[in-house]
Amino acid sequence: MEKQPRLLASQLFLKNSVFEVLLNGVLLTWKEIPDNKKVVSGSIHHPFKVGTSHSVSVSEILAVRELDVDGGTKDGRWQKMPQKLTEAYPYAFTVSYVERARQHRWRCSDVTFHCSEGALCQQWIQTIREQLTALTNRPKHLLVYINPYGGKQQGKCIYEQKVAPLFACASISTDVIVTENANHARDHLKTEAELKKYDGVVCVGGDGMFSEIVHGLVSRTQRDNGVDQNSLEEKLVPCTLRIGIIPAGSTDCICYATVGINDPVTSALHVIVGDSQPMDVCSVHHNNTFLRYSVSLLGYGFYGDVLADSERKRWMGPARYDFSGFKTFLTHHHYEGAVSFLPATDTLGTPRDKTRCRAGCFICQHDGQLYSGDSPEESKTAPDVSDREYEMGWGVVRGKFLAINAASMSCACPRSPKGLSPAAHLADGTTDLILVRKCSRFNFLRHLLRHTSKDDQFDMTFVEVHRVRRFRFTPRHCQNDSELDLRENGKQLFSQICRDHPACSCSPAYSSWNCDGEILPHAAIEVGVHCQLIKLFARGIEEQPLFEDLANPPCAL
Ligand SMILES: Nc1ncnc2c1ncn2[C@@H]1O[C@H](COP(=O)(O)OP(=O)(O)OP(=O)(O)O)[C@@H](O)[C@H]1O
Ligand SMILES: CCCCCCCCCCCCC/C=C/[C@@H](O)[C@H](CO)NC(=O)CCCCC
Ligand SMILES: [Ca+2]
Repeated sequence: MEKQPRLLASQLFLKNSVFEVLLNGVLLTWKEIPDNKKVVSGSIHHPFKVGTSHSVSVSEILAVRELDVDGGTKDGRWQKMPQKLTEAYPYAFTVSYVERARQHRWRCSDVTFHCSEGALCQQWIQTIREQLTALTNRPKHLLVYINPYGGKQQGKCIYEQKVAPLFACASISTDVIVTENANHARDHLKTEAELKKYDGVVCVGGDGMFSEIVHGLVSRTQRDNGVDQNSLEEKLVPCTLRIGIIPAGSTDCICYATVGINDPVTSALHVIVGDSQPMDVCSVHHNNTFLRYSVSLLGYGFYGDVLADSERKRWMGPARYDFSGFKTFLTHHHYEGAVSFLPATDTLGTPRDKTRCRAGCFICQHDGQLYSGDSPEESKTAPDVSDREYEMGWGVVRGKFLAINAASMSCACPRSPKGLSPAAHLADGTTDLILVRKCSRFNFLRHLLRHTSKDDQFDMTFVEVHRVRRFRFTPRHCQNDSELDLRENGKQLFSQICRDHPACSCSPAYSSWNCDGEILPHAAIEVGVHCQLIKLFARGIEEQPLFEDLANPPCAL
């Protein structure tokens, strides 16, 4: 039989007042009580007033600890107590819990309750601990990888100063590895790490570091289960360990789009409370050979060129993207090819509806599948591809493109708080394929600027967007296996093509694919989405209280 949580109710002392404190297995509530109702002895007199009530969900309590009579906690933390209070209430305990601050930030708050009897104090501590132990989704032992060179090179310092003390407070033990080179974390996870020992893997770094963890964990899981990653037809086995991201990178788009902010303390608290957010993963293939996984952006043309240029400027830190972004915008290269895609006709949402993927997302809870229950009528319509060329349900678009982007999630980040595809879902088994055809520099600038305002970046004649389960890209001059050799002889090819094709305005024949911030070696790729292949220590972006939205209207450009 399931054990009922113990109910506890006492009058305890807090900040010069007596409070009715209640613990019921779900909530810890404390409410100031009027003088005439007080039954505790030795209360300090104060004017009659009824204070407001405070509630904390037990699932958001981080820890409880005993406070020493002489003013320190038993774990060595020092707290100042007025002498009068220590005499009348020599026993006390402190509860640390999650408090929500502005713009999706979470903070750790403490409340200290004082008791006149030691037995009562112990009963409170023990009961809260029992209820925390009953929360089986919380991690106890974590494997942590720190990239000391990500972002502004603050990873180690961020972990030691902001995260490790919180993990210790929540009694989470850790094995910490500071990476010594690129792919250290990926290879350790793939081959060596004793995964059975852990309840999750945490990375301290940016999107590139997260990508290493995804590659390590997904590859290891497929190998352990005898699944061939090369075949797009294979159903990949989901990873059981959850991944936590402590943001310390340049873009931090995975963290931003799953938590709502790139803040290390907020992310650490989501790990501690044991949140779980499933996420789609795309696998990228060339000639039936697996190349890489992607969880955020697969971008050819503009974002590929930005990345290729920015990689040579790593020394600039996060500012390299602004520099290379500006430079790439000025070069205004376009690329010719064919994009074939399998539209996700049976899904609930569309890339241009007003729904947003938020904590507890209805669409992701149903794996993006159509659901017989009530749902908004507008979101039931399939993408408008009826005028496209069809072959076994596949659509084909040929032409000259400034950018071909596939966003498996919104890709919201500090540069673009609504992201590349604002209505994309974290866990619906689809990716939003955005095709930006060749247009004037001015129009492309308008399109880019709309990523930073409320205006719809898809509402432009040269942009189309499709929600898809699979897609392929074939560059115009692609020669299959010899493509790579041709790319290596880039200069020769470039002049050859310009001679063969004078209308090309001297754009190079090929761009590169930006795969979550890594450059892919092939231009011709095939991509499939694997629904909910991984899980993060996150819950999706929580809806903001209305007053906060009104106080901070989004900036309009
Ligand atoms: N010890 C190391 N030395 C050099 N490179 C490393 C090391 N550890 C990890 N890396 C690599 O550094 C690259 C960038 O790291 P990370 O993602 O943390 O930061 P970033 O690139 O600044 O941020 P973002 O990916 O958000 O733009 C990753 O691709 C990772 O493989
Ligand atoms: C002229 C003003 C124009 C303003 C336009 C802003 C548009 C911003 C959209 C941002 C999309 C970010 C997508 C995230 C991609 C990540 O997987 C990847 C790895 O971190 N980051 C980049 O490639 C870094 C890519 C950085 C691009 C600028
Ligand atoms: Ca998705």
